[in-house]
Amino acid sequence: MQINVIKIGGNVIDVEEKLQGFLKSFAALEGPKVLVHGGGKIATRMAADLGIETKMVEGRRITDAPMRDVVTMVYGGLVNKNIVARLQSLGCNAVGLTGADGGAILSIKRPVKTIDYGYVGDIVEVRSSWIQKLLLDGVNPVFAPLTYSKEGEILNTNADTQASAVAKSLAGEAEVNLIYCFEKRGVLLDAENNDSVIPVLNSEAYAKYREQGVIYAGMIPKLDNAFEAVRSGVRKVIICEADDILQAVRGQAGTTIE
Ligand SMILES: Nc1ncnc2c1ncn2[C@@H]1O[C@H](COP(=O)(O)OP(=O)(O)O)[C@@H](O)[C@H]1O
Ligand SMILES: CC(=O)N[C@@H](CCC(=O)OP(=O)(O)O)C(=O)O
Repeated sequence: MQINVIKIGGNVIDVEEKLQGFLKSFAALEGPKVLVHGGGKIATRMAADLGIETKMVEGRRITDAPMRDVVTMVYGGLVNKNIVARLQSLGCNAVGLTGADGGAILSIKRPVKTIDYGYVGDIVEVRSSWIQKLLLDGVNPVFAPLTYSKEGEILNTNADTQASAVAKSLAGEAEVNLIYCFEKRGVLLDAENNDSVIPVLNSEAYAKYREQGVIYAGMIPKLDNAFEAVRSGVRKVIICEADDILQAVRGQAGTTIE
């Protein structure tokens, strides 16, 4: 079995036409597929509307109890159900889940070292056998970036990390492609120039570009997750623009991670 695990980021979800373009191309992708979505931008806005300030440390949200309630509502409710309804109307049989549903993704609350991240989960185990069963039934799981702990907490988990964990867990049994979709055409030599896509990126070049400041901010944790997936047996890892999935799986768009 070949499985595509796709991650879509908050900058695309936030823009109506971009989201629709992405969902059309996701729906058109043949074969079993899993979607993991983010939505950080929307959570930040909703929190601000409620008078709750957002604090990020190294790209991770400090999730105290009020923020946990916001992300649960925004990721598990608003964003997830909106995506599922649209996929259904595009003829794609999607089921919206958090990592707590079906015990799909177990995590532990991140231990407090110098920083207390609050209700943030580090993934311990993915119940890939259940995800595979859904896929065999023709159902496409759509995961919100939320996981659960043995203690019964709902925990906020970075969507890039969750997509990588899901892809790695399925890689034991199937040929898995992991595709990170965002608003740019791939990893770029100049982040402001969409015509500067780096077609193939290996870890040596990554280290060099990072040092030179060519790759920075949110692209660093994304690429760390991407290389980790490659090392763990995921067959192909690609970073591409949201509506380029079909070309990207054929190697005709985006950046392939080696
Ligand atoms: N070399 C690069 N090529 C493309 N984007 C880059 C690069 N370096 C940094 N970035 C930044 O990384 C961002 C993507 O990371 P992030 O915002 O976390 O994505 P998402 O929310 O979609 O997961 C881009 O919007 C861009 O600003
Ligand atoms: C722990 C943590 O930081 N979780 C992320 C989950 C959402 C996410 O990853 O969304 P994007 O992909 O749109 O950035 C957050 O709350 O921002």
